[in-house]
Amino acid sequence: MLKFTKMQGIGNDYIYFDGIHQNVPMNKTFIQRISDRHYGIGSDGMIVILPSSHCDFKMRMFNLDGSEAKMCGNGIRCFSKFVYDHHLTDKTYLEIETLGGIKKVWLTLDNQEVTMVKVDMGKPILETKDIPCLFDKKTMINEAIEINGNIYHLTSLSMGNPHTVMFVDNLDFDIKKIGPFLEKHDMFPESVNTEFVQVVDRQHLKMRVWERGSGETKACGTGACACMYASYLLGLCDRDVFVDLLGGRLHITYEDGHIFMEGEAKRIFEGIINEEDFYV
Ligand SMILES: N[C@H](CCC[C@H](N)C(=O)O)C(=O)O
Repeated sequence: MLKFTKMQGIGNDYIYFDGIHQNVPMNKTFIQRISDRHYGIGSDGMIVILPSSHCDFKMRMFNLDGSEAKMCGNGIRCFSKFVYDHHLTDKTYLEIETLGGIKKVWLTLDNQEVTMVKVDMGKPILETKDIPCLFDKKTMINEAIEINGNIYHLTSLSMGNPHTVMFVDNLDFDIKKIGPFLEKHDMFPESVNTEFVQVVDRQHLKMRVWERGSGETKACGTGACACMYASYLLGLCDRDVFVDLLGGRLHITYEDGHIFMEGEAKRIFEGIINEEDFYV
């Protein structure tokens, strides 16, 4: 039997397992089945809490298609709430090991309950070779790219995971017509998360996201950071903005070369599953 907690960060929902005290399967079959919204628990994917040799904890994150990502912004906020709520720590400052590097996290408590979490998301990575993005220039900043007969202006960067950002006048369109194409495009050898951002004013962005391995989600923390930095690079916003996503709002700031993200983290329900039920 496996205990789990379903949690969400502004609607970006994952299934969280304590992988310190139980042996959590991390294979595609299991992840796809438990993430399925009809045949499983239902989520955007799975996140596992693990011990770390040099940090407080280690986070591993998997999209609903079973692919593993190096970093997850909404996920690390809920991860941090999980470890506090489950008494795996009593610290309100944590360092979390991720495949995208060590992330510093600050918890805000209200009546001993974690409500908000701030994360140092690190430095945005612009070099195309490091995103990775196959492109004939060192960076891809507002470059005109032809896709399926249409020209899109893309700004690509990594926040530990790959993102490409497109500016739009309004967000009311079918992103399924563009997201999957970019997700599979040869230009992104490790695929890509695609964000569509509308600049409301210099302190306010609105966005939608087509996530690598999960499709459109209600929110993407690393994606919100990518949108903020792309907008800042193009002189379209200040260093301190609010980003509104389908599932809620994030506070994103750019200080000393690092991007900081602050937002809520919420538990939805706890449960126990019989692992065997998800292999049939
Ligand atoms: N939803 C996550 C991002 C998941 C990224 C994942 N789709 C990938 O990079 O493969 C977030 O809040 O940052």
